[in-house]
Amino acid sequence: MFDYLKGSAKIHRSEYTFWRFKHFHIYQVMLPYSGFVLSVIPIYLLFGYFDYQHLQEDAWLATMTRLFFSFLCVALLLLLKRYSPKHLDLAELTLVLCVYWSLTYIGQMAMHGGDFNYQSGGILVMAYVGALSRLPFKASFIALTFMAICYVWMISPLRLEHDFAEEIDRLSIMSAIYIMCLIACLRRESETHTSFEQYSQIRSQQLKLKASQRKLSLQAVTDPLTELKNRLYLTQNAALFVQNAKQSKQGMSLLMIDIDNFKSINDVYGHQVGDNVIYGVAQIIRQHCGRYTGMNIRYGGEEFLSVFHCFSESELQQIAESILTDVAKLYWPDKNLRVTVSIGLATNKNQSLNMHELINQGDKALYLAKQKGKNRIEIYSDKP
Ligand SMILES: Nc1nc2c(ncn2[C@@H]2O[C@H](COP(=O)(O)OP(=O)(O)OP(=O)(O)O)[C@@H](O)[C@H]2O)c(=O)[nH]1
Repeated sequence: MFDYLKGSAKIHRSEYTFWRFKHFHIYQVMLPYSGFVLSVIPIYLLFGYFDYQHLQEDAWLATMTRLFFSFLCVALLLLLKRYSPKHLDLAELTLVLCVYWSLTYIGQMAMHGGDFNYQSGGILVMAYVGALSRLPFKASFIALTFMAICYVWMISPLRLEHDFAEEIDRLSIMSAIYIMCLIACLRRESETHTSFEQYSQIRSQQLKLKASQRKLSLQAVTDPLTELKNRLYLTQNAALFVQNAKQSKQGMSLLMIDIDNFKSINDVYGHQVGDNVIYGVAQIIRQHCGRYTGMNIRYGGEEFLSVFHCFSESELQQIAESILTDVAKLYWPDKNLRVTVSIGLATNKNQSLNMHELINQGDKALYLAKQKGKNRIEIYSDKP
């Protein structure tokens, strides 16, 4: 069963690579050069000058044929380039087939008029497919084989009748050109595959680099113990936070939370237990404030800060009380240890404070809570 799954994963991967290659071929190889394809058309039209020398009174029919196919191919190419670039190879293939068929038709007209020397430029179309076009190999093969069949079907019998030996010579040259063009197309296809592989490697390295950059910049602003944001995050985002508060006319408010008597927890139970306490308190802060703000900061060793946009003093007090209650429920039975926190609360009612001043006010309120006996909430007031 696992082999079957592995097999199906392989098929999916190869299908995926196929479509990625096709996408690369269209957007990186064909589309940037699609303008060059149009350059074939003026050359095709200019060759109409020779029609008048070789066809005399039938030349108007050749001109009409050239004009008709030019219009058709340019319209198709421009339309597909704009609305469906993934079909550009189809447009170029159609152009090559139409141009070659019309040239064969014109050459045939000349021969019916007794002129067997008029090449009408068909061989140039073969050279174009072999040397200049960026069609995938399959399309190039179809184009070149179509040209070979057209020649053998429409031109060769008339020339064989006229001059057998010369036409055999010509056929051998045509066959050599056909094979050389096919080899050139095959080489082009393999070069495209090589550039696709290089492109894919660079792309995947770019993606990996971006992902590790994202991870590193997240790590730089995250406290590893509590997974809350750190002071660097606060410094980097304070200005934007204040600006948003001003723009939305919501004001700002803040809770400053400090674990009580933390030094003695460290001294009595050791730093590992101290770390567990910090982690436990941080999770309660995240639980109560995380859904309202992304600004939950480990501000110092056992000091935390949560900054909000949209709370009134009484709403914020409710949140602070629930933090106080939940911290009091924390218990480490093996150490018979319970902890408490003190919370300072400040609100920027008049919307004129900056982050620095608001933190100062929170700090003062926290200091008051500590002075008044800890395990309590104090609200900043500018009255003495
Ligand atoms: N385990 C641990 N301790 C830390 C960490 N960061 C700071 N501390 C300790 O936290 C203690 C803070 O002590 P104080 O600032 O005196 O505060 P306190 O003992 O809580 O006193 P009050 O704030 O007045 O209740 C110091 O002993 C620091 O060494 C940490 O990441 N882990």
